[in-house]
Amino acid sequence: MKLQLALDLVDIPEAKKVVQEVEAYIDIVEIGTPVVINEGLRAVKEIKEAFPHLQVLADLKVMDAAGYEVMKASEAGADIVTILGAAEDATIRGGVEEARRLGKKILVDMISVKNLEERAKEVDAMGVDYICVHTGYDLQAAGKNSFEDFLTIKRVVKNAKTAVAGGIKLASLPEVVAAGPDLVIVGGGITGEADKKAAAAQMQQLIKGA
Ligand SMILES: O=C(CO)[C@H](O)[C@H](O)COP(=O)(O)O
Repeated sequence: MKLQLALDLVDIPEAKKVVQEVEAYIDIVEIGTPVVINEGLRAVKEIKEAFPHLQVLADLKVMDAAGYEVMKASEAGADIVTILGAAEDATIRGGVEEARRLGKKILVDMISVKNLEERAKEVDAMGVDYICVHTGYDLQAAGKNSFEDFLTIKRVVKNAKTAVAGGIKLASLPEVVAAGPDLVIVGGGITGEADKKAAAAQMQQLIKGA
């Protein structure tokens, strides 16, 4: 089980500072969608250059032209690129093909997918590396989380690794870990803490002890 730190509300210097604090406890750094919007793929490039030992995920949430966008993120140094599960099959297949060519990985984000079980099976058959359930900020604000959705994909996904994201905090982590994801994605549960290092260390302990 791996821990991914999601960076959403930072600029590049702040991102570097946070990663420096917690790098010993995480496996993957996510350059979040808002960071890419604000800073471009330069954020991916600078973080990969500064922390080459960590995997970097570019959270582009690709919806079309995945071959091209996976190529551009890969050129910037991304190891993993996200594509939306709601995208066309041709888009997901194009992204997977490009990722294979470049030795990169695809994480499919199932945010807003209504027919989760059926779509997860379809996406799983397309050769993606990770399938991730994700409660976005707008539904987190309405009190939702990803736990039930995770149990659904855990049951039906046979090939890809499974991942879970959306509002995971130290208090909710034991329940998440017990459900057995391959990847746990945490943003505010680390970046929103006064002592980020302690939060990441405790999370790593729970994850690696599982
Ligand atoms: O992709 C995202 C938002 O669209 C976030 O990176 C993801 O939800 C993890 O952050 P948090 O733990 O703060 O919810």
